[in-house]
Amino acid sequence: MSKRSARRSRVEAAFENLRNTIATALGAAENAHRSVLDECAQQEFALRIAQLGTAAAAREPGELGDPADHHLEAALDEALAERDRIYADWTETGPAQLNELVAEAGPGSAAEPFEHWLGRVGAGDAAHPPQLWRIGNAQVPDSPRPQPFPAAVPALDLSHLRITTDGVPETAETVVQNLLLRILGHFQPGQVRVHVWDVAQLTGTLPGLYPLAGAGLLTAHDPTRLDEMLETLSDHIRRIHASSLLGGHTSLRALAAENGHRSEPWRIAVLFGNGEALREEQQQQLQRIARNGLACGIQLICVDLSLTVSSAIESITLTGRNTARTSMTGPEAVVELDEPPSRTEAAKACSAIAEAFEARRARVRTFDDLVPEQLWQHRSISGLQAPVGFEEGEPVWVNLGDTSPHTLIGGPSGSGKTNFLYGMLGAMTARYSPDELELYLLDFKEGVSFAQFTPGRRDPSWLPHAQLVGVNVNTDREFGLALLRFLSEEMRRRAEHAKQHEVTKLEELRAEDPEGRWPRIVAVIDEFQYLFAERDPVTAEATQLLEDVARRGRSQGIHLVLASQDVSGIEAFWGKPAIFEQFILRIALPKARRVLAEQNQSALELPRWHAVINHESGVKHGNEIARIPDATGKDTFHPLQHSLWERRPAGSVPPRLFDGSNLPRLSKLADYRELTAPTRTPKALLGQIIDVTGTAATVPLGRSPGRNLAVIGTVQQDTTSVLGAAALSLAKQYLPGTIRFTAAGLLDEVTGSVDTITADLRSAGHDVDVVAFDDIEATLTGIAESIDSGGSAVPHVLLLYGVDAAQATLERKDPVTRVSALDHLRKILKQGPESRIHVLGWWRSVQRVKNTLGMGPVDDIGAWVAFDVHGQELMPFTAGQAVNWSPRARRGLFFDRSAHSRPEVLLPFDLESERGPEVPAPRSEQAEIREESCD
Ligand SMILES: Nc1ncnc2c1ncn2[C@@H]1O[C@H](COP(=O)(O)OP(=O)(O)OP(=O)(O)O)[C@@H](O)[C@H]1O
Repeated sequence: MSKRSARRSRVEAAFENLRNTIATALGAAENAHRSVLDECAQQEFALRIAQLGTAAAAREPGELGDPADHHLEAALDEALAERDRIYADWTETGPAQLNELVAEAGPGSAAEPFEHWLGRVGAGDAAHPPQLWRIGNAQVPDSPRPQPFPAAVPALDLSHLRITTDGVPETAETVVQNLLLRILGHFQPGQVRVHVWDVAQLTGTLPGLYPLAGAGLLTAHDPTRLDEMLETLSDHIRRIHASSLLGGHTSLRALAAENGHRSEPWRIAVLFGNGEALREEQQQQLQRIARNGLACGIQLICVDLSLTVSSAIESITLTGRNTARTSMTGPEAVVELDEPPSRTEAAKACSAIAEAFEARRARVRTFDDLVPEQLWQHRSISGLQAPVGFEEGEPVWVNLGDTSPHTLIGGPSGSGKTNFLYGMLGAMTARYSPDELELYLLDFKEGVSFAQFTPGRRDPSWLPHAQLVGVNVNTDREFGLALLRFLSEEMRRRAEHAKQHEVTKLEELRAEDPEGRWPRIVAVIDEFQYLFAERDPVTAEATQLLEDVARRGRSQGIHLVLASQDVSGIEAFWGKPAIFEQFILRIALPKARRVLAEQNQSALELPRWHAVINHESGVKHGNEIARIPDATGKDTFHPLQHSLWERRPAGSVPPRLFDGSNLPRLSKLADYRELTAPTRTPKALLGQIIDVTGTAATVPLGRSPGRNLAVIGTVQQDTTSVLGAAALSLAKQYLPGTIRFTAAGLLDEVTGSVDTITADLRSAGHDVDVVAFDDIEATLTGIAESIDSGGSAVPHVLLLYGVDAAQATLERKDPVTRVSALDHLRKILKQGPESRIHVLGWWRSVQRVKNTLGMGPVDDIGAWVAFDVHGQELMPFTAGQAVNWSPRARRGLFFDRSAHSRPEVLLPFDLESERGPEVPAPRSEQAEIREESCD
């Protein structure tokens, strides 16, 4: 082949190659192009399927294109596979879970079929209401395997409801009626009130519910008077905010969950509109109610009425005669609404509710109705709430807490104050355990009112919450003072603890110190005006303390309950409006004066056994009228006390009883029981001072000047009691042989007392020299001389009964030495204590003590107890300090120069009964008598 032809064939081959390569590339491009077109067509269908919805596309593929188009087929297959994957979890577990959830959140009538409960009156717990209420069965028709599940909506204070009809208002009525029947049937009649307004109809809306109207449970509002209904609802909101929610709770629901009861009924307002807008101001008021109503238990159900609020709202959109979509289930789920019960059945059920409500309202409520079924279920963290009476069969509650810390109760004698207190205390002690509530109870009038809360001879039970019971304290105003002092001190202690936890209030302290025991304290003072009866230092201090406790008690959980037949006469009180203002809760019994605000005359018109309960400082709009059950009749309070007593915590001790009409027993006194021998610091117990713990009045008898005691007064029973108690208590602190007693009866009439004490001391193993009148000079001379020779080897106590009776004898001077026994006595008084010799003597008047002391200093008598002696007479013995004291029967005034800044009142011991037969319980005699008369 020529060179030329060879080149040509190479060129041709190259071209051939090029052609082949181009053809291959073009083929590949065409293939790629075709595949992109296919992909594109499928994606196009996928988009349209997504727009139409997978289920709709599967049902009607023709809507999207040629059903035979394989692109459409592929897109549909992919969409269905994707849907199956997405629904897999739901299909597997969703409906079952929802069934469970609705059964749990919607117990009883909230979700069960009507036939299970309709016609029965509900008793559901209003403090823990259902969260969901069933409306029908839903399913998602477009899901791979549609399964029914319950559709339910929240109601009451959880959410409002908006219903939009599809031009079939009857279905809306059915939905609303079913829902209301479920709610009304769940709770005690009266717990839910319904308001209905229908723009189009005067009557006829919700006909099945009409039987409720007669009982006042349903109010049908005139179509032209929407304003009235909105105003009524707004009033409720205002009132609830100003009362129940003042304590810091954000909603009635939260308050009820904490208190365990609901004091306000729910109010459901159903508004049937016609799709048109309301007037601007009506719309705004409706929005306001929607915003604030739920917290106050007011729910709106708006049908074809626009409502836009930020608070919780669910919606139901009706889509046909019996179907709907709801915001709860989402737009994919179709709800088949529950078939309503027949109109007759609905009306019958509502009649039953109305009748039960009327019966509840009319029934006579008793003390037992104040007591909850389960005892001690409440916590007092934010306050104390208890029913005290009934209005139309429904309980009326009192609230002691931050907003109304203290109570003032007024009513003339016999109007039922004590009975009211019993009812209130019963309702509280039944709800709160002794770890949540402590009681301090004081009655200034004569009688035994609170004594039954302490153990008695025939009945050993006591009220486990009671720490202190004071009865017959009318003459012992100091006991009221002692209580206030105690409360003030307790307040300080609580504030101190709170500070350590860097908080200020008891409520916060309890949160910070959950293990601590911080009960609320209720201090009741019946006939408290006695405490302020005189213009004296007691009133002055009581006023000051009361002001302190009234002002600061609120944050430390200390609540005062003051009752009086006449508050108007309490000058100290009215002069200090700051005190009075703290008593926000006012309770007025029939004909009470000045307890409520001046213009509020409601107490004057009250029938017997009723009370005005007012949590707003007595202003009229705060009035609640309650009938008060009998709490003091036979077998009312006592069975409750017994149950509470049986549940008392381990280690619970009976309350201390202070009974002004009985004297204390030395042997019962803790301070006496605790004395042991030997002791380094002997002290003589003289009587009992007036305080909340029942402390002994004691005089330490150490080796220092002035450690002698003068008992001054003419009443032998009292003075010998003091000397006797002193001797017995000293005897208990020494082993036999380590103390000496010398007892001299210088008056004929004391022989018996001297003999008794001598016998008691001797039977305890002690040495006692009994000195007769004629031997007193020699005895005193001997003792005085012993001082010069080093004093007594063991403590030596001289019990001198009626020193002044021997004045003339004692003054007689020895013809040789010119020294009298009186000089010796003075020497013993002056120098004896350092040598362990102490004089415990009785003089019949202040002057006679002075006669004994002569020109010597009164300091040699370091301690004294005076009976039937006026205060001003005692001034020389208090370093010139004025003593405000008028003698009272069976009360003395006690002063120990080394310990006191001013004298204090002393109750002598009842030593005589001490030697009588043993009586086990402290309850007062009168309580026993009353108990017996009740039997
Ligand atoms: N709600 C009531 N229902 C039935 N009886 C009552 C009621 N309240 C009080 N009583 C009875 O009336 C009488 C007087 O009641 P109470 O002692 O409580 O009145 P008071 O105002 O405390 O009177 P006083 O100041 O004279 O003690 C008692 O016999 C009591 O049982």
